[in-house]
Amino acid sequence: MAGSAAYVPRRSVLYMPGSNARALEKARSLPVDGLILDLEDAVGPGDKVSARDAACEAVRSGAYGRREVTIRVNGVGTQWHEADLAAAAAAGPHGVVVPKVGSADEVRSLVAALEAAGAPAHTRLWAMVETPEAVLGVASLAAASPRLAVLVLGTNDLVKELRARHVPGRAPILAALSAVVLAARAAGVAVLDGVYNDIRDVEGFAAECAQGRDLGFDGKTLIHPGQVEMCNATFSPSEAEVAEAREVVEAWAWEAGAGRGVVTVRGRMVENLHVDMAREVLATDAAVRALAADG
Ligand SMILES: CC(C)(COP(=O)(O)OP(=O)(O)OC[C@H]1O[C@@H](n2cnc3c(N)ncnc32)[C@H](O)[C@@H]1OP(=O)(O)O)[C@@H](O)C(=O)NCCC(=O)NCCSC(=O)C[C@H](O)C(=O)O
Ligand SMILES: [Mg+2]
Repeated sequence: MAGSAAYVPRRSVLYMPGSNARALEKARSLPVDGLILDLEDAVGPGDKVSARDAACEAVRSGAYGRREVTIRVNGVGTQWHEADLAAAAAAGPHGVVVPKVGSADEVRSLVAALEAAGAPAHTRLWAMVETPEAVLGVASLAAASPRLAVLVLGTNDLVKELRARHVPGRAPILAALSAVVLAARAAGVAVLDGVYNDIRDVEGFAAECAQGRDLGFDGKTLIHPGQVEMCNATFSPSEAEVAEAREVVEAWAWEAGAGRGVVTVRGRMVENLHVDMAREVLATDAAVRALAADG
């Protein structure tokens, strides 16, 4: 949901292999808020260079309307990283997503590399948090550069590195998820939840979307078009939330006129901060409706 700054919708951010021409084409009409054109794990070694060219061409096409378009490069230290980063910077997407970012120093050197490659100002760094080292240092990592815009959880890599398991409810990684949300909020950057791997398990996916929303994530990363609708709905204010927010704002206006600093609405205490939250729900709802009209 929105923060206090202008609302940038990132409810649903869909990965697709940069090597999959059909997916790149299809994404032009999907109601997602963002796209990650992947050059890393979803692309085999033999396709790395052609996927890089296709992803950069897709960014340059300008064919994705209101959606934020990003490129996920191969990680620091791989044979493809430097050429990926230079090509992505030149194409000028909204974000360059870097996997397995480990520390604040690494954030600063990635930003320096983007700047050296001439990336336009709108091209921000999106850092993936998916290693124990990154989670342990996430507060300083998140605050390392004003060019860092988004933290993205990589829950597959994190589970692997922890030697944990994927279980319903995600107990093994809950502490890490919360640490990353805390760091993002403290630094004023956005934060996206990881992917749900079973594209047929609608119930499990719905539960994980709701959990991510309740933990404070701005949205969730996705792997399949069939996950978009549920994700958008979960990370948008519901009708009941909007109705309640209206009631709070109206009651406050009425009671504050009578000079009160605290009131009750349906038996619940309402103070200034609750009114701020209610106004934010209404602003997000208006923004989401405008997006729906935009396609
Ligand atoms: C998971 C998939 C391989 C499934 O592919 P497929 O079996 O082909 O799906 P469907 O037949 O159901 O596809 C139906 C139509 O939808 C299009 N499609 C499918 N996926 C996408 C997509 N991601 N974006 C856009 N369009 C998509 C198909 O082309 C079909 O279209 P049509 O021909 O018109 O019917 C596949 O979904 C897939 O490749 N998903 C993305 C995988 C990916 O990018 N993985 C990397 C990121 S996940 C990760 O690693 C996160 C992190 O690092 C971590 O550690 O957790
Ligand atoms: Mg990963």
